[in-house]
Amino acid sequence: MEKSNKTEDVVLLATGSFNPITVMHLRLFELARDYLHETGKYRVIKGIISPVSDEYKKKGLIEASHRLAMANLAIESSDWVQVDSWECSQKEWIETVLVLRHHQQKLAEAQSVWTSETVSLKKVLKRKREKTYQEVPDHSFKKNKALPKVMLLCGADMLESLGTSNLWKREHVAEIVSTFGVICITRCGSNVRNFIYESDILWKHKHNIHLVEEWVVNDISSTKIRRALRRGMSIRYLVPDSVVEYIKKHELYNEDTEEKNAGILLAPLARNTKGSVL
Ligand SMILES: Nc1ncnc2c1ncn2[C@@H]1O[C@H](COP(=O)(O)OP(=O)(O)OP(=O)(O)O)[C@@H](O)[C@H]1O
Ligand SMILES: NC(=O)c1ccc[n+]([C@@H]2O[C@H](COP(=O)(O)O)[C@@H](O)[C@H]2O)c1
Ligand SMILES: [Zn+2]
Repeated sequence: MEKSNKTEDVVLLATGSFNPITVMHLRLFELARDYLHETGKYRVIKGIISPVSDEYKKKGLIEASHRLAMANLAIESSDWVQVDSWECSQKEWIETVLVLRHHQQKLAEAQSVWTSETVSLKKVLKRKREKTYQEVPDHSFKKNKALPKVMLLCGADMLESLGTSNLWKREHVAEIVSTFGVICITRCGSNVRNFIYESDILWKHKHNIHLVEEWVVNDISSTKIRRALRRGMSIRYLVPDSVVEYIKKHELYNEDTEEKNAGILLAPLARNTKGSVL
């Protein structure tokens, strides 16, 4: 692969239920980072897990406080992935594009604080230099440092959900693929390439949709973890040990919790009225 000297800093944002978080969710970040580094064009500086709020109303979705706690235990072994509670602490379910915008905005604010602190520091050093006639190299401060770009990290099923009628607004899909970009973990045999081909909006921005093949295929999902728990079967090595302990301690998943939100319309379906984005 051809490599260029200029790299763009990237923050990976994964949204979802994380009900509960599994080792596969953590793998998504590792796979995406390896892929982006391999291109030579990107440097991944951070990963963010953003659990959805209870107001999403997905069947079987347990309280965000527990989902957050488990995600926080799971990332203890990672030095670059963090958990963010902003999305799930909102009063209403919010669209993914708003979560992306929020994190992009936070990065912009952090950068402007950094820049103004740097400017003040430069002024202080300049004054000192004038007093002591010391030379301070100016290149120790980076001017106009480019803002890191937030990218949506997801699995093939989430990318394919973009085409589900009433689930996503057309303009949101357009903004996600044009402004932010998507990195999608596929499975061999998954039909994501064909899905992109069939969608005009995804096809138009295909250069901003990165598809990463997971060669070490596994079918771990939160649904299967919850099913195993309901049946009293072991989930060890499918989720981190600390998460197994947390689930046991709080007796989290059973037949009753699986019926939570049963019969209630999923928040995006309730909010959107018409139109497929394809
Ligand atoms: N085995 C997997 N391979 C690729 N992507 C995955 C896998 N498991 C989860 N993901 C991705 O992780 C993100 C969060 O998904 P989510 O919280 O729904 O997990 P899940 O395991 O799919 O749960 P559920 O079974 O409850 O739908 C989504 O983008 C989803 O596509
Ligand atoms: N219109 C939208 O922005 C939209 C629609 C459906 C799902 N989502 C998000 O996608 C994720 C899907 O999670 P699940 O796969 O667990 O249902 C959630 O974070 C949810 O908020 C966003
Ligand atoms: Zn899912």
